[in-house]
Amino acid sequence: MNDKRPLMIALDFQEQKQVEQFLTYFPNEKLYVKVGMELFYAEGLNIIHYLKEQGHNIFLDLKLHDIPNTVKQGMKSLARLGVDLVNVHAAGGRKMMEGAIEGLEAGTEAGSKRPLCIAVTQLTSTSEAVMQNELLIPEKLDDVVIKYARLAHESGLDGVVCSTHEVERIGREVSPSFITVTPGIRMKDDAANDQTRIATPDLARCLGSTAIVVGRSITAQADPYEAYIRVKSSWEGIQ
Ligand SMILES: O=C(O)c1cc(=O)[nH]c(=O)n1[C@@H]1O[C@H](COP(=O)(O)O)[C@@H](O)[C@H]1O
Repeated sequence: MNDKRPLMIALDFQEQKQVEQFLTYFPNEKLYVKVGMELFYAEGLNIIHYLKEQGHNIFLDLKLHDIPNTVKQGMKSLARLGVDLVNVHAAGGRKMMEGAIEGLEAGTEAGSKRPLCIAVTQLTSTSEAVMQNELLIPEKLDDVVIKYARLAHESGLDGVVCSTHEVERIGREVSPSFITVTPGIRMKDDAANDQTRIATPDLARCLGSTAIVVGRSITAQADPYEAYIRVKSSWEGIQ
């Protein structure tokens, strides 16, 4: 990651017009933005080209999860977009994750760097009770996250998406250089909404997250720039 510990803003909007309006609050900032399924399914490749033209770094969050060959070929197509970061679900298994890397390498132009690829371990909206009772995984949640992270590491991925609460163990038990991207970030008084494993930016820094992903605590605020500065200050330890 060129910015060592990025603050990634989740552009969870329905259309490009809303993105353009949001970005008017940041006239002089080169941001690290995340495009997820809401925006990508609505706007497609145009939104990626637009954000690249503006000079922003892009995490294209489509969470691929399919048979190994489909993910490999899908990643080959995504590599051509020139985004910085993509992801898969670790639950797809070793062969699928290896396929993701093969696809990214095959689709990246000679001489260019392939996009980084990270695996979602357990969604930050998932609680241990839901994982055990609905996904029928009868283990402790952080043990599952560690096992998935180890599998992602062995499969050649660059890191994982996890909650801040699992970051320290991943550094100790998987690899200190494995990237940990942590969503579920809230300022102290913000509503959790659908997230369950949450933390403040300050705690994410203290626990060692490589990057935080922040959506509604910035995008749904009356003054997004002011909210961004508050989140950034907390993340960078400038109180
Ligand atoms: O892969 C992700 O980005 C992701 C994984 C995860 O476990 N939890 C999670 O919230 N996310 C994404 O991070 C963003 C969080 O948004 P807010 O809850 O509004 O901050 C959303 O765009 C989610 O899709």
